Amino acid sequence: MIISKDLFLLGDQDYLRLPNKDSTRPSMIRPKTNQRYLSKPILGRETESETEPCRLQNMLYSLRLDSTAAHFPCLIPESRQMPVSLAFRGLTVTVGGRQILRDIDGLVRPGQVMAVMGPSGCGKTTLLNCLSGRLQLDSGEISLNREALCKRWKRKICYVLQQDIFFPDLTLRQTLEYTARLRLPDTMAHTQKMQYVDHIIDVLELRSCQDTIIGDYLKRGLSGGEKKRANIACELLTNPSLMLLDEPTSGLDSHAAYNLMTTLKRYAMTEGKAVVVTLHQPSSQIFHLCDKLLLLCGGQTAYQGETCRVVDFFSNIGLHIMPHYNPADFILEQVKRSEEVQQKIIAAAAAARVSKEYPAELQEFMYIPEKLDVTYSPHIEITIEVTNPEDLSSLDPDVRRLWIDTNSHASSSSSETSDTECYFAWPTSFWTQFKVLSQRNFQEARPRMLSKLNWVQTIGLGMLAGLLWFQLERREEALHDIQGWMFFSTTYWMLFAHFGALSSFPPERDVINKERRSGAYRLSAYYLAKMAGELPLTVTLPAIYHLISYPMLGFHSPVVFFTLLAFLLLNTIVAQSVGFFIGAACMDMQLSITISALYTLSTQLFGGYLATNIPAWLTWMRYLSMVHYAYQNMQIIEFSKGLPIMCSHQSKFDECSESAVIPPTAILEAQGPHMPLWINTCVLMAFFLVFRLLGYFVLRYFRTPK
Ligand SMILES: Nc1ncnc2c1ncn2[C@@H]1O[C@H](COP(=O)(O)OP(=O)(O)OP(=O)(O)O)[C@@H](O)[C@H]1O
Repeated sequence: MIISKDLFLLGDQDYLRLPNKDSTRPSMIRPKTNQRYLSKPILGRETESETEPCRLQNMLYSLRLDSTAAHFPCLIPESRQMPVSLAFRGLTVTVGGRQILRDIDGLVRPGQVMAVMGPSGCGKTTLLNCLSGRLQLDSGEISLNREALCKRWKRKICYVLQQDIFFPDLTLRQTLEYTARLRLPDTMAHTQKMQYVDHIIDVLELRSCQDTIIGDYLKRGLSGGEKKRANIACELLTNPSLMLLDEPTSGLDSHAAYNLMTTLKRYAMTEGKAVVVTLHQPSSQIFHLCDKLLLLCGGQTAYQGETCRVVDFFSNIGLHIMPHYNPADFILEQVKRSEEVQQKIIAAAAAARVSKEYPAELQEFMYIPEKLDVTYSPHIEITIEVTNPEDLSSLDPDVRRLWIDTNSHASSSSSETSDTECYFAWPTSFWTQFKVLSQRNFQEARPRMLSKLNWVQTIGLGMLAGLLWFQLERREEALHDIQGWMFFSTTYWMLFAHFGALSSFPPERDVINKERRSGAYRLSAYYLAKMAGELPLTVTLPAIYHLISYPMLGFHSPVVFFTLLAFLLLNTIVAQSVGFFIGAACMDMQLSITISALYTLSTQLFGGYLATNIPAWLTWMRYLSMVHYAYQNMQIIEFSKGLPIMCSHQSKFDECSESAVIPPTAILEAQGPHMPLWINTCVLMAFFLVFRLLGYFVLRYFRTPK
């Protein structure tokens, strides 16, 4: 019955929809070397334990995939990764005091797709979190090619999350290009990387929307399905060894979902990769595309094995499927039935673990030849001696496969693991990372920092300030107004830069964490690139404001104009550093806003303009105020290099009894203790360095992505 059902499904012409782009594909990525995978598709697939229906079904699916015209892109040979086999055994996980997963096993061989299914809340995402190394296990083992999951492996795993995390203002093409430039090796030429991006765009059918911005809830951009495919495209670009996808088909229509799964299946086959996907309610077409199935029920295994055998498994325990019924729907309905039925299924799954057909890799005690180096496989016990590989023919099929798998791994990866068990190398040099990240930062931040509204605000306030303090006379009566403009300018740009940095970092943090987790670049490269990339954007608006407002006050000399501008900009950059530090340190936005408001407002209070008679026990506070230093420096420049300030008839300055002009020092002294220009400048620079370093250390040591 199942075979005829599959044959019926195979007749669906939807399977043949992928386009033929081979003739236009650059030779570098033409997948002719992969034809052997297609004709003999899946490594380790032809297992002795495959039943006849499974074998027939797999063969037909392979033929069908082979007959489709498009092929999955293969990377240039030097960046091809070795086939990966994922095995996990006895995974038990407790989160928040509650056991979420209990004793979960699974095995995915190269070229296979495993579906993880089960009712909502059964632990599918938790399982993927474990497999990606993000969640601590209570007990159990995860191995890739029989090597424990270590940092090097973690960075070869791509994890496509349910949420699509991107910079919303970049277009899809820009996003993919930056990913390729960051994560494909320096040995690949730029044109090759771009050709590869082109090809991925074609394979995932994203060409029509490649110049659309990703978008977010404020700006319309890619549709949900396009975003999902963009997410997968970014991960595919990196040529991962193992792909974990959390509900990649949710939100897609049935045709798009099927196309996506076909692409993943082809990817697994042609590249010899292992793919694990969680699926909610797959169509029968999608269900049968998956080689392996792990069915969860309340965090326990309800079935683990070949997809094509799940219906037999259920009928063996008296749960029979109706003719022409979607097996995916059927098994989900069974695991949602009464507690009694659930226990029956779980018990049957547990019994299957001790059967002969259960994969050798997942059994507690396995027999493997002594000649193998299994130091990285702690749970393997050696009890059989094999000196001649031909003797293997007499062994159990699973043992023989284990010998072949392990031996091929030992030979293919020995060079990689000989030096250190967990060696990890960055895909690109520090300089490449810095250059690409600076460009990306600039491109991503420009629409946000130089938005139309920000231009309107800057020009509007520049004009308003200029009109309010228009052509001020250089007399003592106007002194307070001149100081007012300086104080307003420094505090306004301090607040603008501080809160700009504070609000922009939390969304950016998600993207950075995602990329850091996958080992795309060094934190130091990102950090320096962020400063360099955003610098021109940070200084543009204060410079425009100064250009508008200061001449309206009464322009004196280019030297004064540019020196005042320099201190205004320095103050702005310092404020941005403080904002970035608080944004990086606080995960709670409300908390970071409260701390920022407290700091920036007290900085204003102690800046030297609003309060000049500060109580003695509070004077130390002014030394923490960045505005205090910038405001003082602006006064020193304005009053010493600009035109002198004439005394009034009834001057409050004693110096005016001997002179017609007020000395600059007298103006500063009237506001309390003051320091020379160079000390103020050094303190501002120290502020900048300290907060930038603090921001780096927070990200490096306290906010590391889990
Ligand atoms: N940090 C946590 N603290 C407490 N409980 C958690 C935590 N994370 C997950 N859980 C619980 O673990 C269970 C499994 O969650 P998980 O997200 O893995 O389920 P799921 O099968 O992926 O669900 P869905 O299909 O709805 O996405 C849920 O009951 C969830 O409430």
